[in-house]
Amino acid sequence: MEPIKIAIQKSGRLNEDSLRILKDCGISIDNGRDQLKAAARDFPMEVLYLRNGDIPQYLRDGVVDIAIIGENVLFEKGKDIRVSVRLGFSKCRVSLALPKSVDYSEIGDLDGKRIATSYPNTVRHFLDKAGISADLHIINGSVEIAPNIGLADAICDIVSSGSTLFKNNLKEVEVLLQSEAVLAVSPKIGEEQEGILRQLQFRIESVLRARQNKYVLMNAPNDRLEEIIALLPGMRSPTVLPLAEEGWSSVHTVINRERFWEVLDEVKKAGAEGILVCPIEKMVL
Ligand SMILES: Nc1ncnc2c1ncn2[C@@H]1O[C@H](COP(=O)(O)OP(=O)(O)OP(=O)(O)O)[C@@H](O)[C@H]1O
Ligand SMILES: O=P(O)(O)OC[C@H]1O[C@H](OP(=O)(O)OP(=O)(O)O)[C@H](O)[C@@H]1O
Ligand SMILES: [Mg+2]
Repeated sequence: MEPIKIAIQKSGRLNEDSLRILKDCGISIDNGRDQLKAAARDFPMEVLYLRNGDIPQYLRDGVVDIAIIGENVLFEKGKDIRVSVRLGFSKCRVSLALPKSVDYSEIGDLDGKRIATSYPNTVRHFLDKAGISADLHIINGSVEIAPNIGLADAICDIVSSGSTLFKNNLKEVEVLLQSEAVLAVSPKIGEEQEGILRQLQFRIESVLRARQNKYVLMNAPNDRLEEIIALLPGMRSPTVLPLAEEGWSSVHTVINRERFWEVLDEVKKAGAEGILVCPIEKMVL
């Protein structure tokens, strides 16, 4: 069987997390510092280490079957390309920003302005929808410096913490899109490779679900058991086992990271004690 070919960013912000998610799926690959291509151990997969910005074209041409890529790049250069799973890392947004000293109240304020960006299609799409025309200057890096050197009136680039904007005296005025890393699929993927993709997707979803949840064990007095169980979510329902000491039970359950601290506070107030929290490696529904 031909292995599935996956593109991973050669170096940069996506590289490490991309290799980590594959590793968590039980797929180990040598890191790509000195090589452009590697075979996975224990899974029918070949990895090509590529520039993020080149990946949409490789997917389109069928040079690779799948890729881990930022959604922002797909929106810019690969709108025809299907996403199979959102991966939950490298979260950022693509935004328009202006010098802090410039007043801004609505999108019309950008009419006729010079905008520096590495995302011309994304900006054009946004401005066209608003019926605005602007003069785009396409630059590949250090976009945030453009207004300070007189190259542009505004910029459009990736924002995450906002510290790059802050350092350059810029303010974010419009969010064009939210982005995270995704698993994207070539329109030319073959049938056998679709089968491998389904296996991979199943593993990725189990890993992502596990990352999203914690396994929690606690001791509960039997006379408050009902109240404690009512507070707890679980995959089906919590597990209750008797302790060696009379009148007490051990309660086990799975709690979503987002609700985790809130639930712990509530069960503690209801009399639970000796609470243990463990990471989950894989979670299959
Ligand atoms: N500050 C950030 N915080 C979170 N995610 C980010 C940030 N900057 C970029 N990203 C995401 O990571 C992806 C890769 O960014 P990175 O800067 O490593 O690559 P690049 O220089 O754009 O691409 P290439 O691999 O083509 O050189 C971006 O497309 C975006 O999805
Ligand atoms: O809001 P922040 O947390 O400051 O992140 C945003 C910055 O991060 C990215 O640059 P990166 O560091 O990847 O450098 P690059 O321009 O060389 O890609 C992006 O292009 C912004 O400049
Ligand atoms: Mg970057």
